[in-house]
Amino acid sequence: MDKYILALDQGTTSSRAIIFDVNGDIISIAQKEFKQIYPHAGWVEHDANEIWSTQLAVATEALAKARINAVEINSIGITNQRETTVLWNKKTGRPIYNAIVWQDRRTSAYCDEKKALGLTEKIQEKTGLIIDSYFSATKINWILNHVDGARELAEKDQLAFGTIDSWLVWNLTGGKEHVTDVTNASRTMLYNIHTLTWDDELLNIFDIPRSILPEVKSSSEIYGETAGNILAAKICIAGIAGDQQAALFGQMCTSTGMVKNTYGTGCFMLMNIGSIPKISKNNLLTTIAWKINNEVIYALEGSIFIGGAIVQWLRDELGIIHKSSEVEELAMKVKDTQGVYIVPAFAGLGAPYWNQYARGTITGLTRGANKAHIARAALESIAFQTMDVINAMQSDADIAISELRVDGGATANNTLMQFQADLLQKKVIRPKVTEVTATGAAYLAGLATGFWKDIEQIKKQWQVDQTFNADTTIDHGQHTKGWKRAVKAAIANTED
Ligand SMILES: Nc1ncnc2c1ncn2[C@@H]1O[C@H](COP(=O)(O)OP(=O)(O)O)[C@@H](O)[C@H]1O
Ligand SMILES: O=P(O)(O)OC[C@H](O)CO
Repeated sequence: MDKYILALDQGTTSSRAIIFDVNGDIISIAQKEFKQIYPHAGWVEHDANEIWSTQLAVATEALAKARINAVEINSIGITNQRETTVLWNKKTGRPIYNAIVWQDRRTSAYCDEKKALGLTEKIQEKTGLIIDSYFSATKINWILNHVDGARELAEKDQLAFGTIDSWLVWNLTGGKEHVTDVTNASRTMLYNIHTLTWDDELLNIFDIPRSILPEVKSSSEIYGETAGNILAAKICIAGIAGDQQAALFGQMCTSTGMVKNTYGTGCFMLMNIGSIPKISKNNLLTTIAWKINNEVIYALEGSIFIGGAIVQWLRDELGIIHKSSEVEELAMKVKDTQGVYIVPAFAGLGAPYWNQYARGTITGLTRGANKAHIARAALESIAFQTMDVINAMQSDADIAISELRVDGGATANNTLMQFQADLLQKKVIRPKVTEVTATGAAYLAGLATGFWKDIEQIKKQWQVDQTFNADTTIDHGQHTKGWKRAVKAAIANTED
């Protein structure tokens, strides 16, 4: 009897496994952090073997915690940190280099060369993306050019590239399947989001052989089954989506114009724009939201590289809090930031600025500024970055967004959520189940196998926890001007 769905949520800092029942309720969760590797300033790597071993360990642990036998699992849904790039030897199954993480900036200069060649428009037109080291293409190129023997392996058809979903499917199926889904493919800068094919011209531009690429499938279908020795039962893998797209689906933003923002390490705002891939005029990305039953839905996306991570920075580098949750109490000790602004451009700035070289900046310090002002400014920086993205999104979509569905670790912070609502003058809505990324992956798998009948059935499972209504008497106009000046300063830091 298959009563449950197992969602594998492979994130930037941890691997998680969550088991859901047919009501969309969580039965058990297991989570393991893994090593972040920083070989040089601006470089970020993961050990792909550790990604796999932690993911397998948490899947096993989640089953054990719930006292569920693997045969009771209907199917597996996979969701993953996107863009992160793994190249592995198909014969041995071993990665030829660490995974290069989405945050890694080592290919910034190479991206500048491509921009200087005037390729920006062409690439945006085909892929919906802005040339940036964030995406997989330049990371693949770097590995091919820097790892001895990589190109020879590719010539012998022994090399595979994958985003993390591909890497997990490869391992789960015992090396049988080399696949990805459209949402992950759309983050590589090699995939044409109109024709839904790998694009030869882009492969040529980034000097990447076609032979290493995975086969691209929809987000909800049976891709293969787990090898017998993996989870003690053969379970079909039936859903794949990048984590932000999975969250859009888990938030049930299934109608055009609906928007969600995930406040995790970074913040990622996505708007469902329906079946026509509109290209942004305001430096947002156009990306594939999902493909189900041959219907492709697109999204506009604003990617903010540092969101909740600024709170980790307060904790780990400044030491002014001991736990992330303490930031709220500290920030509430003061009624405003006294003119202090933090622009957390630790990894450059993403949308809508796209400056690879901007760096973190604090402005407006006075003799009276203390750690509470810094904590408050850190939280506000998350909301201000979100404001910049939502303004760009409204302008692109030509609609006024009335509400924002939110999820992710930092949404536990009521002070931040209320400030966000006041700043945007919009409703901010937090659902009961905030694990919407894993929920989205579970839904995609369960829809493919008939565990759930259709989207209408699962829509009923989404429930509100709290709505933060905007205080309409607050005017943050002056405050916003201060933020804009601080962003200018963060960007000016990079100019000669
Ligand atoms: N109370 C809080 N206020 C603000 N940020 C928080 C709070 N609790 C956790 N966070 C932040 O949320 C992030 C973790 O959220 P999560 O959704 O698990 O992220 P990810 O999936 O990117 O690893 C961390 O960056 C952490 O600093
Ligand atoms: O792992 P997360 O949740 O921080 O998400 C990372 C994004 O997928 C990067 O594009």
